[in-house]
This record gives sequence, structure tokens and C-alpha cells, in this order.
Amino acid sequence: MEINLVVVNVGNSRVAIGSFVAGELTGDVERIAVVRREEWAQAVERAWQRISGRENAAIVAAGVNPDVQSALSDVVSERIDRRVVWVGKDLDLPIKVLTDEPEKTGIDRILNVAAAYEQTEMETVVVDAGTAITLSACNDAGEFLGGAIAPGVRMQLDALHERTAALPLITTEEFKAPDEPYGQNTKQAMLHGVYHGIRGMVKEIVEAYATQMGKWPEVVATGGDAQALFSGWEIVTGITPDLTLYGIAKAYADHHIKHDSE
Ligand SMILES: Nc1ncnc2c1ncn2[C@@H]1O[C@H](COP(=O)(O)OP(=O)(O)OP(=O)(O)O)[C@@H](O)[C@H]1O
Ligand SMILES: CC(C)(CO)[C@@H](O)C(=O)NCCC(=O)O
Ligand SMILES: [K+]
Repeated sequence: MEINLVVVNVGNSRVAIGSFVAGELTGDVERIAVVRREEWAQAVERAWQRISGRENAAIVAAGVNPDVQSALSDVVSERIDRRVVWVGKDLDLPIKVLTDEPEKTGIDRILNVAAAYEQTEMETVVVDAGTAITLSACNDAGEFLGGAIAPGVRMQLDALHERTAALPLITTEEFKAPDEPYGQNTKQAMLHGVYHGIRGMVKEIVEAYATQMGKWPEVVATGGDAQALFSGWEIVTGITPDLTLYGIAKAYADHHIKHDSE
């Protein structure tokens, strides 16, 4: 079956939109703030125009943000006269999820692990540095084990500024590895706290999971802050920008392989 899809990940801060044409993620992925509804609606329409004439064209989405997800469903039915195919609701999850309540585990985390495991085929930890920073682990059979949830970069920087009198706002563009050994001014000191704090957390948690697993896992990073945080770091095996979108496409392909022959 040829895969022609618009894939949409509805996050907490941004909507990510990509197109798979003949099975390949083609063209730029657009990331637009969830509040800019008209802009992301137009991006979905543009993405649809790339694939609409093709075999089995569909719009497949996943999300962790119910209000924006229902806005996406409305936009797609009004402007494209299609129904969004939702992973988890209309499509089976692509991996087995061993958490206490799988339906409450973030679908982005599940899809990240599914997409990463497809490449690694071994114990894997995905670090998603988005609005929240999540770690999500699977065993060597690709089963989702659980993980960790912590505040993301933007959230940490905003909280430091908003809840103090003296701390400045650091913009996303300013966020990078600190270049002073001790943080000799306020902004450098904040970068030391947030940048090294997150890397230290990731290292500590990966070490704990490696001990549990009895083996060092592959560590794959994704999300808006992955490059700034992890570029060139030996703990992270690779940075894959659009992991969740690959997970959405995989869920669609797996579901059809399983059900079309029935
Ligand atoms: N151009 C940008 N606009 C917004 N955030 C950006 C940008 N570039 C980098 N970031 C960083 O990306 C992070 C948000 O990540 P991302 O966009 O992956 O999250 P998201 O879309 O809200 O997804 P999720 O809710 O799934 O984490 C913020 O902490 C911010 O620092
Ligand atoms: C943790 C976030 C916000 C990360 O996007 C998302 O995966 C989510 O809302 N998860 C639900 C809670 C859980 O994963 O256990
Ligand atoms: K994300």
C-alpha cells in the first residue's frame, strides 16, 4: 500500500504538520503556535494539496491537547471535507504499552518510542525536549515501559523570570550552552542552571534505566530544544527532529497492514 499522508502532531505549544508522499516525509515540517489557528489551518490545507490526488490520501493526527485537537477536526471537515484519522482512537497504537493506564500515557511519548524502536530494535530511551521534557523507555521487544516528565526549557526560563523580582527573561534564541565556566552574571548563571540541570537529569535517569535494563540503551532525542541541549553530547546517540510524525505514519501503516487483509 502506498503511504500518502498529511501528519499532524498537536502539542501543547505548537502544531507540527508534515506530509508523507509515497512513504517519504517530503518538504518542510511546519511548526505553528497552537493559538495561531488560522496559520496552522492554512498549513494543513497546503499540506493536503500536495497529496490530495494520490492513492489512499488521508490526514492522520495525534495529540495531547484536546481543545486544539477538536479545532483541528473542525477545520479539516469544514475546509477539506475530510475526517481526521486519530491515532489511538481510529487506529491501534503501534506498540504495546505497559504503563498502569495506557490511555493516560501521552500519545506523543508512545509514538516517539514506536518510531525510535523501529530504527534501533533494542532497549531505547527517547528524550523529547518540548513544552515538557519527557523520557520514555522501551525494552528490547519494543514495549513501552514508562519514563519521566519534567518542565521544559521555555517553562523553566519563564518560571524563573515570572516568580522572581530580579531574574530577566531569557529568549528561546538566547538559550544555548553556557560559555562561562562559573556563570559570572545572572543570565549565564540561569543558563548553567537550566542547561546543566536538564542534561544532569537526563544522564541520571538514563543511568538508572540502564541499571534496570542490565544494558546501556540507545538514547534518541527529539523536540524543539533537542539541538540546543544535546548536540554533540555523548549520552545522546542521535537527534531526530520529527520523531512523533514518523510515529504517526508508522501507526497508520501498521494498522493497515494488520487490518486490510482481514
Ligand atoms: N521557533 C520556536 N518557537 C517556539 N518554541 C521553540 C522554537 N524554537 C525552539 N523552541 C523551543 O521548543 C520548545 C517547545 O518544543 P516543541 O515545539 O517540540 O513542543 P510542543 O510543540 O509544544 O510539543 P509538545 O507539547 O509535544 O512538547 C520550547 O521549550 C522552546 O524553547
Ligand atoms: C507530558 C506531555 C505533556 C508531553 O507532551 C504529554 O505526553 C502528556 O500530556 N502526557 C500525559 C501524561 C503521561 O504521559 O503520563
Ligand atoms: K513534542
